[in-house]
Amino acid sequence: MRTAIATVCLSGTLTKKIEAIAAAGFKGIEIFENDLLSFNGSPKDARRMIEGLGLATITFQPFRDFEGMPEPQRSKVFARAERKFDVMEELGCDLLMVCSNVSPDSLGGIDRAAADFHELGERAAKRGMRVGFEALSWGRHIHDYRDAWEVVRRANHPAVGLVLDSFHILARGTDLSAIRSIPPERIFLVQMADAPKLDMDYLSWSRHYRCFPGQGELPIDEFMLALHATGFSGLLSLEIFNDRFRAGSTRSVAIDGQRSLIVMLDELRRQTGAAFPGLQDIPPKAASSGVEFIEFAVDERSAVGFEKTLSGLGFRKAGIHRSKAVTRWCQGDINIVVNADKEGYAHSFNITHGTSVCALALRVNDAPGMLKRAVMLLDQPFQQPVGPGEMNIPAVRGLGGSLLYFVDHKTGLDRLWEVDFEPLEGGDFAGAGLTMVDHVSQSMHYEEMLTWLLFYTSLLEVQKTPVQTVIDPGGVVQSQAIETRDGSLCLILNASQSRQTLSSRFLHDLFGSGVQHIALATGNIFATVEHLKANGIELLPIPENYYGDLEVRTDLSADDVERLRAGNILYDREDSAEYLQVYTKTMEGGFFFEIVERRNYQGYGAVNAPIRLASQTRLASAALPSGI
Ligand SMILES: O=C(O)c1ccc(O)c(O)c1
Ligand SMILES: [Mg+2]
Repeated sequence: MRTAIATVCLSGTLTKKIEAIAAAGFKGIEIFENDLLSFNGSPKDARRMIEGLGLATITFQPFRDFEGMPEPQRSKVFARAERKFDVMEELGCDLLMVCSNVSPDSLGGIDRAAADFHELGERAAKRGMRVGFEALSWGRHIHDYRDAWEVVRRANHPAVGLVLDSFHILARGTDLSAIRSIPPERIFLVQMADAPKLDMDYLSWSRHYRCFPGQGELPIDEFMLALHATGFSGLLSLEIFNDRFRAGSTRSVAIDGQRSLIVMLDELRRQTGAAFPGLQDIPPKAASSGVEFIEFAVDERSAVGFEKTLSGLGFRKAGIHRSKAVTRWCQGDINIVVNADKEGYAHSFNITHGTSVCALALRVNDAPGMLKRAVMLLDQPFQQPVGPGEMNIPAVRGLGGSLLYFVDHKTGLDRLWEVDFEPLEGGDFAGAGLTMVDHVSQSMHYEEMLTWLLFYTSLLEVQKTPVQTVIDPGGVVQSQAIETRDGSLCLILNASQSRQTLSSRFLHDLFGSGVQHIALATGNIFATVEHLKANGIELLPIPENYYGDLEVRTDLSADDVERLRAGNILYDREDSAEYLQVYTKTMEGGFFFEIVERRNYQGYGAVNAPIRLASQTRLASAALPSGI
C-alpha cells in the first residue's frame, strides 16, 4: 500500500503543509482544491515544491455535484471537469476525486449516473487521467459505497474507479462485507478517518470531528480487514477534517498522521500475517504494570517545602542518589524521586516550569523493545550523561517536554534503586497507608489532546474510555482516561477550550502542559486522612451542601455522611462499588495530590469533579491579592 495524507488535515498555508507532510516521511499527498486556490503561485509552482520535497500528488479533490445533473447544468459540469483536468496537468496529478452529488437539482437513477461517469472516464482517459467516485454519507441520491460501486461497475470504463472513505462507511454503520468482493484494481483510492461516536448529522460529524485511525471509536480494524480481503495494495490516504487539527501544530499533526498509519498497518499485519513493503517490523506494544516512579524537578528553596509535604503524606526518604542531588521517597509501592540537581535535564525543566513533574517512569515488560517501538513510531528518544556504573534508563520525550522512562525486570533496569541510590534505613517507620499510584492526571492544550492520546495508545497495551465532559466553574473540560485492562496503569488527559478553567490556568502557570495531579491509593481513606491531618497536611475543604445532598442521594447513614464530611472526603457509588476521594490543597505551581480508596470501583469520580473544581477555584481566588 502507498500511503498519503490530504492537505485538509493540517493547519497553515499550502507551503507549510507540504513541508510538514514531507518532514513526517510521507511520499504521497492529496491536494484539496481550496489549498491550491489560496496558494499564491501557479499549480506548476506547487508541483515544483511538492516534487522537490520527494512527494507525489496522488489526487486532486473534491469535484462536487457532478453526476445526474439535468441540462443545462450537465454540460456546465463537464466543462468544469475539463478545467480541473487542465489544473491537474500542471499539478502533475492523474486522479480526480468526485464526491457524490448533494445538489437538490440532481436527478437520481443509477444508469444516468453511470452514463455520466462513462463520459467523464472517456474525457479523462483522453488526457491520461482517471476519476474516482466516493459516496458522501450525506449524498443526495448516493450515500452508500455499495451504490457508488454499482455506478462505477456500470460505467464500465477503465479510467473510472471507486473511492472508499472509512468515515462515510463506518459512520453510517454500513455492512462491510460487500467490500470484500470488489476487485482491488477498481478501488482507485482509500481514504482513512476515524471519529468519536457522536449522535449528530453526518455532515457536521465529518467536517469537525474526524480524527486519525486509533484516535476515535469507529471499527477501523474491521474496515481494514475487509479491505485486506480484496487484495488491495493501492493508495491509502488520511483525510481528516478536524477543528483541533486546523488549529494545532502543522508538524506534529503530520507526524501523528504517519504514526497512526504505521500503528494501523502494523496491527493489520499482526492480525493477518500480511507483509507491507516499506513497513518495518516493529516490536509489539508494551504491557505495563504501572508507574515505577514519578520524578519532580525542584530547586533548593522549594525542595524543603516539597519534602515536608512528602513526609506529611507518609513518605520516607529511602535513598540518596550516588552522584546527584536526587532523593528517593517511598511508601507502599510508590516511588517519588525529588531532583534538586543543579545540572542536567531536571534542572532546566525546573527553571522553565518551577516545581513540577519532569518525568514518569513506567514498568514495562521490555524496555529496550519499547524504546525501539517508540523510535519507529517517530517519538523523540532522550539521552543524558549518566555517572560511572549508573543505569541508562531508556526514555522518550513526553507531554510538555517531560520524559517518559521505561523500566523493566528483563534487562535489570528495576535494579536502579540499588545501583543508582545509597539506601537509607527505614527503622520502624509507619506510613499513611498509601499503597500505589492510582492514576496520573495531565493537563494539556485542547489542540494537542489527540496527539497525546495517540502517543500513549500507540506505545502501550491500553484502552481508552470515551471522552467525558466535566464542568469547571470557568468552563468545560474534556477528560479521557487511558488504562491497562487490569487498571495497574491509568493516565488521564484533560484539556479545555476555556482559558478560565483550572486546567487551562495550570498550563498558564506551568508554562506548558504537564502533570497536574497524582492520585495515590489507600486501603483505608479514613485512617489515611487522620494521619495526614496529624501531620499538618491541609486538605481541600468541601462545602456542607455536598454532604446534605449525599444524605438524600445515597443510602448512606447520617453517621457515614458525617465521617465523610469530617474528612472532606468525596463519595461515589456505582451499584455496590464505592469510591472515596480526598484532595490536598493546591501547592505552588498548581500541582496537588489526591488520595483514593477504591471498593471495586472502576471510574474516577466524575460526578464529584465539579464540586472539587469549584472548591479549588474558590481557594485560588481567595489567594489572590485583593482587587484582582
Ligand atoms: O466534506 C466534504 O465535502 C468532503 C469532501 C471530500 C471528501 O473526500 C469527503 O470525504 C468529504
Ligand atoms: Mg473522503
